[in-house]
Amino acid sequence: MINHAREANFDGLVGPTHNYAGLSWGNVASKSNVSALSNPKEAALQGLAKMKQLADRGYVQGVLPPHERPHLPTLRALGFSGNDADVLAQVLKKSPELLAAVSSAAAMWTANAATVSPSADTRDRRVHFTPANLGAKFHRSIEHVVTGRALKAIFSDESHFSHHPALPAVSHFGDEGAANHTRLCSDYGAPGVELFVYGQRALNDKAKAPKRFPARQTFEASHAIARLHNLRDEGVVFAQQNPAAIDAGVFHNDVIAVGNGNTLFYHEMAFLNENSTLNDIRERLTGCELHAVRVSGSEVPLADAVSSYLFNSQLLNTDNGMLLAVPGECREVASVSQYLDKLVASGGPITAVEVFDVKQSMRNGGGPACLRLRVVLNDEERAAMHQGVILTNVLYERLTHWVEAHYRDRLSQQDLADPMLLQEVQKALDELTGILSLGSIYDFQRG
Ligand SMILES: NCCC[C@H](NC(=O)CCC(=O)O)C(=O)O
Repeated sequence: MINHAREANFDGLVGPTHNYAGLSWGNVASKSNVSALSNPKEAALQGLAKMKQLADRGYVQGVLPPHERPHLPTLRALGFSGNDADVLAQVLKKSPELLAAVSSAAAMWTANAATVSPSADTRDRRVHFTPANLGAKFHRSIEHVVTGRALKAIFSDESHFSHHPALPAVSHFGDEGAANHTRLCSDYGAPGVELFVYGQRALNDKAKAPKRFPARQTFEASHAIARLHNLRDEGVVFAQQNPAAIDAGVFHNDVIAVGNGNTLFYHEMAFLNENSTLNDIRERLTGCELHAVRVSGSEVPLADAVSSYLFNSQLLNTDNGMLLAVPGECREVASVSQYLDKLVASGGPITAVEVFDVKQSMRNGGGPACLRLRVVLNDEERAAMHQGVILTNVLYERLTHWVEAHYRDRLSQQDLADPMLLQEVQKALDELTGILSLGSIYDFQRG
């Protein structure tokens, strides 16, 4: 029997310390905007506007809270001591890079928050969640604790939801969450095929790997998640990302491919073994034929795909096809803009394109798809989850006022050491957990 299921998108609310610190080697945008002044208020409002537009179109839209930054408990664990102002002053003097790392608002990119398997795919018929350890980058490796708390607070009913701890935090099990995980299916409530894309094998040094930039997701991590989530062998496909793409700046698979329903929209450079990846999916997909929408390098050169973030788009069902929600930069790159017009006119599964302005996030390498975590839920599961994070008109208004009241409109690297900033963040986040009725998820609230 097919449950009536829908896809809910949980966007990360951009945090009050959103800044450009050049922390992500391999992520071209992050490195090229290092030390630029950021505007956290504008960033958060851009994110909220995207959520609101999609909620208004009838999509189930949720919100995941930002994390506490700068994260003083991390600095104390690394030997800094004294009161909060002392700690901030010392770290600014001794290691400004470390201060930047513990101040990043990177938890906003919730496509990296966790991997989620819908109940239709799992043997125990529960929705499974594993927060990503994000071990490839120090600034992101501290996210999974609060991510896990937030997910448990939202999906607390154990009869429907199963939570796993993040994988071991060593490079062999580097896991970047849903950015390297795509689900294909005939219907959201029917068993689907979960496609896990990894960058390299950690325990086999003869296997192909990128040469210039790091592969953040390992084969070993992807397999561990599939085991933990109790997925059927006939419901999973593992594919290696093309190392040449990683070396060209494609640090996650969601920078070069996106899937929804029976459709996989991807660049020809996405997979190391394109044909076997597609065949593996076709063999396992039931109830429909795979619709592979392949973009060639002659239509859109790889460098244009990376600079425009064409594939970091949300692919969403509509009444008569699919909508591709693209970042504004796609209309600024000629090859991509022309391709999009052709795509919509082609009579294929993607029937509409809509542009979203998420420039503040884009400058750190995060497009519309990076900003959301997809959670497929059936009616019962949707009713069982915490309702306070679902974006209604009222919640949108409250969050907009909250951002207006608490966020700065410019932030430099120096500002990160301002003890007032830490106080502003704590006050704002304390109020936020009240607005979202999430309980005490932050360290500063737990004493
Ligand atoms: N899915 C998009 C993730 C982008 C994220 N960028 C960053 O962390 C850049 C932060 C900075 O450089 O300030 C990353 O690379 O993981």
